[in-house]
Amino acid sequence: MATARDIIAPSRNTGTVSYSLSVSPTTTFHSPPSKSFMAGAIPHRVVPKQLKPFNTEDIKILLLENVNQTGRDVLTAQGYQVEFLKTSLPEGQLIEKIRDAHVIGIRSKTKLTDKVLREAKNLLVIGCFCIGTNQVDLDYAAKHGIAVFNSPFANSRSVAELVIAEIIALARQLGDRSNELHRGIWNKVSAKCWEIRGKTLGIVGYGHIGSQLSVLAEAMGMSVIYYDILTLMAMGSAKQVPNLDALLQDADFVTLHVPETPETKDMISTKQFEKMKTGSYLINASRGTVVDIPALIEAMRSGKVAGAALDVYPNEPAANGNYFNSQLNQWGEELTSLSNIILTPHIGGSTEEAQRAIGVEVSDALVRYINQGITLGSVNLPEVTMRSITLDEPNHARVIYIHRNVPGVLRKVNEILAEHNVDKQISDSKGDTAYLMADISDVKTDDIKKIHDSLDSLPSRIVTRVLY
Ligand SMILES: NC(=O)c1ccc[n+]([C@@H]2O[C@H](COP(=O)([O-])OP(=O)(O)OC[C@H]3O[C@@H](n4cnc5c(N)ncnc54)[C@H](O)[C@@H]3O)[C@@H](O)[C@H]2O)c1
Ligand SMILES: O=C(O)CC[C@@H](O)C(=O)O
Repeated sequence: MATARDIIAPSRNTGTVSYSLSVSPTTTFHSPPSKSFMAGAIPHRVVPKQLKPFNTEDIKILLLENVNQTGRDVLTAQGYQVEFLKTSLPEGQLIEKIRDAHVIGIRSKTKLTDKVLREAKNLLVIGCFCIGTNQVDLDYAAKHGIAVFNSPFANSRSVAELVIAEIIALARQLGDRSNELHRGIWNKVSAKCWEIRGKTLGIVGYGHIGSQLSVLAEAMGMSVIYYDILTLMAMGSAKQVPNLDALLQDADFVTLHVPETPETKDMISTKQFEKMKTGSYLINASRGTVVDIPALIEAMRSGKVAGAALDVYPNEPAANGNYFNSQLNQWGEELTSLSNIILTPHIGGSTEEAQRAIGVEVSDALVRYINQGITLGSVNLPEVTMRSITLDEPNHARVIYIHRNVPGVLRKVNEILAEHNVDKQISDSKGDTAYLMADISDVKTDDIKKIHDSLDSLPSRIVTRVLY
């Protein structure tokens, strides 16, 4: 028989399922990453109660792409079932595996398209253990009540440092000299090798990475100009330029730090190479679609571009191995045959520091969402938080109602909640999707089920969860 500590949890396709809450394998509350978050959300010395939507061992998590051990530790400490794979999965296998999962954790390679997500009937939340979220159909996810979290800046410094290394390496043709010596060839040259002091760095996209890079580049004596669609405060003595052409004509080094969007596709192509200074350099550690690679090959062959560093490609392999060839990208062999081009396998954010920090940050966000419904930091749902239900508030329940953003829903929800004491309630919307959270006191098991079923039967419903 159900007890007052039972949980009513949603099943996306079958409606209500009841789970008995066993003693949690851990009583530890995972602290959110920053103190300021804790200070805002939890009053001093009040112990938050750990809400659970399921028996913790019922939560199935699929982690792909070698998510860092720190992240796995946070999730397994909660008692969730965690399946861990080192690689991404091809679409067919992904669809098979995602059917069971309540949570999926990925990095940049796993494509969560609408076709894949349509099969993910139990999926509550997606964790992107990286910055980019272009690999996920965010709109489909939001419309189906699937929250998406990422780590917006934990690897920014790592990318900025890699780019600094590449600027010097290109200016000094380090890759070529090193490759030659590996083949036994001594080739001591200074022609067309430069200091970077006094040169101009043009940063396209002055966000987390671009602005970090700006500071590092100035510290090494470079002048920095940047172009961004937003007007942004300059770091140090950097100067914003009004458009991309202005940047291209003045920069000795052009480095790209924009997201993958329809506007940034082939942002650097033949016309842009023509505008660049003869003998300048291009660096792309953003996304592979931003540079038209055949146009780059042409610009390098003609001598317009003296060197390039690419960390990202339109098609990237799902796993490590001998895959970077013309079958993957048709220009593969032409690219690898060029001089003074540094090709790296999407390692901009691949440092121990970044991956450890990302592991903790994203896993903490997943735990907060699963256990408490908090959407702070979500990239596709409205950000909603409320102070935690505490241990001295027994028989409280948290109602989460993700619904279509249409008129009249709050009236209906409040009619359902009206018989109860709503301690606190918050609602927000983003596009077509709205998120309501309400804490109710003095509820009994029957009440919880009734509330859940009533909300779940409203036509506006996307997902209903009641956490207790
Ligand atoms: N190589 C790697 O391993 C690696 C690691 C982290 C991030 N990235 C990539 O780098 C990108 C940038 O990361 P970030 O953290 O600095 O992102 P960010 O969101 O902080 O900054 C991106 C900036 O680009 C600007 N922008 C957007 N569209 C633009 C356009 N059409 N023209 C000019 N500016 C435009 C934005 O206004 C913003 O200021 C990410 O989207 C991700 O794809 C790659
Ligand atoms: O670790 C990855 O796979 C992605 C790294 C980077 O492109 C990001 O978006 O953070």
